[in-house]
Amino acid sequence: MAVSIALAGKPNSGKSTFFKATTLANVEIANYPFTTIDANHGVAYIRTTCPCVGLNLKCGNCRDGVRFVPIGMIDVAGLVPEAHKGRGLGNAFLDNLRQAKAIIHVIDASGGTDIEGNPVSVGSHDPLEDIKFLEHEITMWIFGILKRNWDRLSRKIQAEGLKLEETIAGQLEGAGIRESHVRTALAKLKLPRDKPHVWTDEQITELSDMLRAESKPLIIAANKIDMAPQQNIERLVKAGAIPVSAAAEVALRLADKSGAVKYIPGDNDFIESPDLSDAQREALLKIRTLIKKNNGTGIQRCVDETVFRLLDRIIVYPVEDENRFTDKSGRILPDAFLLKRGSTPKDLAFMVHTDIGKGFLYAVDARTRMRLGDKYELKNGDIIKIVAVK
Ligand SMILES: Nc1nc2c(ncn2[C@@H]2O[C@H](COP(=O)(O)OP(=O)(O)OP(=O)(O)O)[C@@H](O)[C@H]2O)c(=O)[nH]1
Repeated sequence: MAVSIALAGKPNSGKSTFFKATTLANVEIANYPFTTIDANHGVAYIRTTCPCVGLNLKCGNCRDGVRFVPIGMIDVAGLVPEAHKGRGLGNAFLDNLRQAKAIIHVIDASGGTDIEGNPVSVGSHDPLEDIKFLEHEITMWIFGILKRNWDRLSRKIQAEGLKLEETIAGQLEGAGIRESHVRTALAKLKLPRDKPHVWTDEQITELSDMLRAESKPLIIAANKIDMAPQQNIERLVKAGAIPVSAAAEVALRLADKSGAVKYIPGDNDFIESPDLSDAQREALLKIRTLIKKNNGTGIQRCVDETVFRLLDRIIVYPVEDENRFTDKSGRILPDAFLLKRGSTPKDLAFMVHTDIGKGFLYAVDARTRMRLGDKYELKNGDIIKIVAVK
């Protein structure tokens, strides 16, 4: 999978429900801490307008012109404060972070669970307290790895002239931190580069925090808005959170699957089937009111914002026949690839296949039939024909 996102948060915040909403996989959902014992891996989808719409084609790979492009979703074990010290299921959680490019932090906006995830009466816990603790846990985890060999490493850097960035990145490789992250973080901090052995714990914590922010960008999903006090939602939105009802999204996706409604994930409305019971209609009315007010359940928005905004990815469609926008067997716009903004046609060629990357000659913009220069920066929605030696 090109990109994987981790769902994190304290127990009972609704991660498993969120996971089910994005993947419709069957995970256990229950109202007590640690329902999720092991990490769940699934496939979720980002939403975009299918390029077949603008071309007046029917590609067969989208739903009414809405295209869904797969990404990996990791539902990680419940996390409690001080998990980095090995309490609770902390280490299992932290291991999973390695695989993720970004994090969706699911918090219980209703305030109906305490800081450790135990159910309490709605509104009695302040969900804003939950925001900081996850960042702190990840920072302290990075700090722990860095500190483990710091004395030896910092002396080596000074005595043997090891490169600072390279050495720190090497130590944190297992956390998914690369040299480019270290370079950016160090540039922002005023640490005495030539004397890493005198850096204080406070300074190393600051560096760890910067590395966390660089390598694991995070958005906050304020879940359970269907039962949250309005003032909680407002305060959380002010703090940058996206209001979400994972339960509403699960209900809509299941109803769509069963044919009770037609619902396209990310929409702020749905079409009811004519033969529903009164009870079903009533339940759906509640959901409709909620998603009208909030412009959707928020689930799709979280996934899309993580990939497009946080990770700055674009979607590009490779084709073999630039006149008909098809692959060899005539399928229209069969594939969608996620790439980092700034990628070139050659990067795309390597993603399609190593051999195509190695044999890359040039690329053609299928819309304009123009040959693209080697340095061309791919744009979101580009349809590209790659010409390579056989
Ligand atoms: N009202 C409401 N309840 C929700 C929503 N999402 C989850 N819940 C409920 O919150 C409880 C916990 O949900 P889970 O998805 O199991 O939470 P979790 O974070 O995965 O919990 P652990 O597995 O213990 O880490 C369950 O009773 C869910 O039904 C929501 O959007 N609205």
